[in-house]
Amino acid sequence: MPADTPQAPTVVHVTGDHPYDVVIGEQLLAELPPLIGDAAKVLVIHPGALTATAEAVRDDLTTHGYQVVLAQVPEAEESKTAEVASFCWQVLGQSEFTRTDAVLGLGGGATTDLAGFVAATWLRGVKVVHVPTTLLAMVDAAVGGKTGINTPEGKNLVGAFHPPAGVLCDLRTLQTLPAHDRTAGLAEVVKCGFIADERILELVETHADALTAPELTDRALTVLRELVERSVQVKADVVGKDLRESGLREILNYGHTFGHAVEQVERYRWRHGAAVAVGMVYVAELARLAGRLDDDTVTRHRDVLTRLGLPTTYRGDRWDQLHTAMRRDKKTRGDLLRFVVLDGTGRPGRLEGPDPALLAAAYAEVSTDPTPGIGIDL
Ligand SMILES: NC(=O)c1ccc[n+]([C@@H]2O[C@H](COP(=O)([O-])OP(=O)(O)OC[C@H]3O[C@@H](n4cnc5c(N)ncnc54)[C@H](O)[C@@H]3O)[C@@H](O)[C@H]2O)c1
Ligand SMILES: O=C(O)C(=O)C[C@@H](O)[C@H](O)[C@H](O)COP(=O)(O)O
Ligand SMILES: [Zn+2]
Repeated sequence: MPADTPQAPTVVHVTGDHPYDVVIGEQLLAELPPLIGDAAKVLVIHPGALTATAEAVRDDLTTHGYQVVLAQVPEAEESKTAEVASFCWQVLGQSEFTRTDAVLGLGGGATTDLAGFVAATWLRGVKVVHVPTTLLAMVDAAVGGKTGINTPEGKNLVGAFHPPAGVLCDLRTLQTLPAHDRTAGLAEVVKCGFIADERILELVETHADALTAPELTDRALTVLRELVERSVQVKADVVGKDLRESGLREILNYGHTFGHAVEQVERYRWRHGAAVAVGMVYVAELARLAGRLDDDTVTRHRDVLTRLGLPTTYRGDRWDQLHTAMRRDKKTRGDLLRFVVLDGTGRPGRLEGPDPALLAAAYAEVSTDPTPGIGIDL
């Protein structure tokens, strides 16, 4: 086999009412037409950073007879707004997309969240295919059919469950991804390790330096491939059983109650993965203080995330804002704050309505200023 012949792709099947495959490999462009199927038109939603790739996709799909429209949207979280969704609806309307046409989300998780939401809402739902180009979008955002945009009041407050027809994870696209975005994606990988697959943690702990090095070596790519395969399998096992988050799916939200609050308080200047990293340490501390999690597992959270260069602390003077944001978390029921906690590695559970003093004490544990910040009433 010639040296540059890519290894055969791995396929992870997602079950449920709308089953689909997540294909993980290299040079996967040829896999797109069968996924798009008999749509006549395809709207490719992409950020500026992926313009060249979007044009290559357009040229390829055009040779297969599709009419392709490109919609360039802002980078990162700036794209997850009602205004940008409205811009996409305008393009779809002006290009006369019908129910047999399709949307393609090409980019990171922000882009696939937006594209999925646009597809879910256009004519009450058209086909969407995702081509994630960040590690985070490959292991998490593009899989599972959770779509959404932010509102001024909070993160992902508007959205829909709309599974894709397929997901193509072309690992070579990660070569242009800045190292800090690769690191942010590793936070969700670590999350999968703590909630379901300890082998993921062992791989990350062993290869932390290669995984976070400025240049993505072939060795790192090999490890990344296994991490993507394992993380996608964790997610597929969950969303295949509980698409609409009526119970089990909540475990994928590990670290997100505090993490989303940090993102909002920081006005989305923190990457999602970085916020989830400190969110996992927060909730590990919360579980420890509630007598649910042992010291060693909490220490393991700090150690693995620190080795990756992810944050494990947050400023100590934002409690009131964080608490307000956490109350708007989608797991909240009425006044009852609910957290996904661990009773051990691979043993996720729930902590409902913890004492406010416990919440504040866990905040003090992740606070850069060890003395409780403004607004904390211990
Ligand atoms: N729906 C879900 O289940 C789910 C799961 C996890 C995260 N998310 C969401 O995903 C978002 C975060 O996604 P993200 O971490 O992928 O960041 P992102 O989408 O914000 O992308 C980060 C930056 O990288 C650029 N980029 C993307 N691919 C690139 C490439 N190959 N080369 C160079 N630049 C590239 C993007 O254009 C952007 O500027 C958040 O909004 C989060 O809420 C959703
Ligand atoms: O797929 C899920 O379910 C998740 O919770 C995965 C998370 O990593 C992701 O960030 C998701 O977008 C968060 O959802 P939300 O419902 O808390 O907004
Ligand atoms: Zn997430």
